[in-house]
Amino acid sequence: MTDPVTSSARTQDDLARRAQELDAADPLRAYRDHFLTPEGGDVIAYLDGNSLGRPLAATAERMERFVAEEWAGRLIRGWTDGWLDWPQSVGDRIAAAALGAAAGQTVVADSTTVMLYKLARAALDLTPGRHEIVLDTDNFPTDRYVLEGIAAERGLRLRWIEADPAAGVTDEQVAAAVGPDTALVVLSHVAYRSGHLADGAAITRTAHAAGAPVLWDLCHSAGSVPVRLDAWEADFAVGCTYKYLNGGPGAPAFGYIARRHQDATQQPVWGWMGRKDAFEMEQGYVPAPGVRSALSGTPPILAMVPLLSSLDMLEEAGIEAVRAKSVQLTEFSLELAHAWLTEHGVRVASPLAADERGGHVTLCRADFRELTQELWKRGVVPDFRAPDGIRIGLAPLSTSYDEVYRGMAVLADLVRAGAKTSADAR
Ligand SMILES: Cc1ncc(COP(=O)(O)O)c(C=O)c1O
Ligand SMILES: Nc1c(O)cccc1C(=O)C[C@H](N)C(=O)O
Repeated sequence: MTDPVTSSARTQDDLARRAQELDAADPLRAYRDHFLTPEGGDVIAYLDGNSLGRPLAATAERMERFVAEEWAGRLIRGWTDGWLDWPQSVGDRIAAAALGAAAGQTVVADSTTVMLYKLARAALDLTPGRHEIVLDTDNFPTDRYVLEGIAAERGLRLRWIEADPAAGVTDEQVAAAVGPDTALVVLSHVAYRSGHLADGAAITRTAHAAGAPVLWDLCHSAGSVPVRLDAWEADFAVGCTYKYLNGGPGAPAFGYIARRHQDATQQPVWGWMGRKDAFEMEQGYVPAPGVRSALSGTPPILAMVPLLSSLDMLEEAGIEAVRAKSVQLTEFSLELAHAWLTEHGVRVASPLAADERGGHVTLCRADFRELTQELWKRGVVPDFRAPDGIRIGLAPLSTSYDEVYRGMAVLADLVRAGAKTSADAR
């Protein structure tokens, strides 16, 4: 009979070795050194790059240079030197590096929430006389709330797809929900909870067959999973830049309006920066041509500075290489979960098939809320999503396989101790 202690120790050694082998073979490993990690910091495993990406050392330097040279040096002249174009130029770089979108369709501005509101309202211009917005019950709260608000404001109904929180929304579910009264479909490409990766091309086709546009929320895709907005013939998209795009806390959102919809739709927040010839300051709102009319007020220039460095890195690394590592990282975390956790009542709430999974993995057990506090105290930092899920967010450019191993080993220790405590209490 196999001695369980020796056998589990061997598994432990094998898995530690595998982590080291995977790191040694990782073509992106050099990028980890580009990130800023505080000297004497307490984090032994950062597993939340899908909530807030780490900062780059180049960002710290660039911010300092920007303040000293461009802000202090150029002062108001900075706007005409180039800042006024940043929403579009940075948008075009995100589009090319991460979204599969040609130039002239993406801007950076606002928060995701505000951009979602503006583009959802604009999208409704395409389907006058239709009354239903299709969305799913497990979309991120802000998406659900913004659409509730729009429905109330415009006298529309919400048609909810009942999503299984452990899986995502399928093309079949969308096909069953859309029809001649569908005004708009709003879905996340990667589900924030389970990490399920929706079939963007198929769902967009299905909505179009019913005559409805789709607005994709790309928060958990951008910079992790290649998106092909132009190839899908997507209509609208929004996403944030503080996760896999390493823009920093509160970094602005991006918004995409397909070129073919730009003249036919108008977002509702008519500020001067979205007007034609903003500095003419004339009477009456006339939208700027193209995607610029998605802007409202002064662009968040300072908050875009970090994106210049992270886009340099993503452009060099390439989104396909990022995705290849992302798949291996999630596979490895699942391998660890199956080796150490599932026998202790931990449930994997993410798809097992790599092509149905984005960049994070969610593991559930009833005591995971308390256990997350303990993990954070020990320097292992995933996040917790109610009611019982720990999300292991794996940012390919900053995360090593050994980091995943170390973090999940601490989780396994706590899970075993927790399982023992609850068994003792029975
Ligand atoms: C899918 C999704 N949509 C929207 C948001 C957030 O919107 P905001 O950047 O406005 O907070 C998040 C995360 O915060 C998200 O995961
Ligand atoms: N946007 C966040 C924030 O302002 C504070 C804390 C977390 C976040 C997040 O990004 C949450 C994240 N979008 C999620 O998927 O849960």
